[in-house]
Amino acid sequence: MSTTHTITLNDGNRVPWLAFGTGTALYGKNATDSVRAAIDNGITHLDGAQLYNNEDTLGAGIKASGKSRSDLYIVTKLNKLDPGQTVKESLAISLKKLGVDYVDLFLIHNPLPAIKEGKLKEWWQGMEEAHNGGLAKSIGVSNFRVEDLKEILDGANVIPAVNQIELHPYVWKAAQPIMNLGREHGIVTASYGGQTPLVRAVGGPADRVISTIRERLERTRGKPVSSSQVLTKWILQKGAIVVTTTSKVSRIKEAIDTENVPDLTPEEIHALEAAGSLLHKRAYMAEVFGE
Ligand SMILES: NC(=O)C1=CN([C@@H]2O[C@H](COP(=O)(O)OP(=O)(O)OC[C@H]3O[C@@H](n4cnc5c(N)ncnc54)[C@H](OP(=O)(O)O)[C@@H]3O)[C@@H](O)[C@H]2O)C=CC1
Ligand SMILES: O=CCc1c[nH]c2ccccc12
Repeated sequence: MSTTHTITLNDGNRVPWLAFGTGTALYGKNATDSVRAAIDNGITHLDGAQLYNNEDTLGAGIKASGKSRSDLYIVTKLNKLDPGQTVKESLAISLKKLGVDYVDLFLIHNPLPAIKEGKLKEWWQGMEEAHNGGLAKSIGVSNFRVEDLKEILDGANVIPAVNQIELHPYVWKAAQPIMNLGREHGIVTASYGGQTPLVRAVGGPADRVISTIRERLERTRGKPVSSSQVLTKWILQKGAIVVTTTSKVSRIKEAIDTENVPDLTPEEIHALEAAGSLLHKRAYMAEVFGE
């Protein structure tokens, strides 16, 4: 069983809604077996990054899967530039490690390294050059705040296609300004850290709401629905890409199966967001968001 639903970007390219991440649990580790298992079990979208220090083993997992390049959606992210290095040169090194001649999506991982050098606009121009040169089918950003996005939109020839940010009920309120600005420009949100209420903030105010929604969905579906699927479905109903990861094949299957879970009602969505707004908990990138 593979994912079927796709999300269309502002450049017309289509993205499988569910990505398998190679940061966090696989950060700095050999990702080959995990990536191979993800692909074997129906994942076609792989989320990598230069920072994760495992693009080579991500590439090995892709190769081991035997899938043709056009059946996969591969993402990597720019970490930093060496003195005098261009974005295109940096991406070329990633492509070599990944064993591919283009990525589907290339993101600036974090605005801070460029801001520290006063070069955010310049980095975005470099991203545009990589895109125009055919090294990346789509380009975007990650962990961009309102001020960062506004800065690159001013003078951009290519509007970012994606902003990858942390998204779950405990950052929902804080994410509104950047998601609203993104929506005005057709920028799709990609979410990471979506399971935070279940794994990093257990006992929080959303627990009871998640549990009530899970029970209702399970009754409606007549088949098991997990709390994890409730959170994933909520993200999906927000129109966002879901980037997750797991060491367990059962959770890969469960994540893919979220496509078959009935929709949350508007009242359930409101209840989840209202409960989420009672606690602010960010799991990643405090250095950017300062909360
Ligand atoms: N752009 C950025 O700055 C960032 C990007 N990312 C990307 O997103 C990916 C996913 O991020 P991550 O925060 O890990 O995603 P999630 O919030 O989806 O968490 C996934 C983790 O939660 C565990 N888990 C999932 N469901 C449950 C459950 N029901 N009970 C207990 N544990 C559970 C999994 O462990 P198990 O193995 O046991 O299933 C896994 O380690 C990263 O690998 C990376 O690619 C992440 C952070 C920052
Ligand atoms: O892309 C994710 C970057 C990140 C931020 N914090 C951590 C912690 C562990 C692995 C990756 C990351």
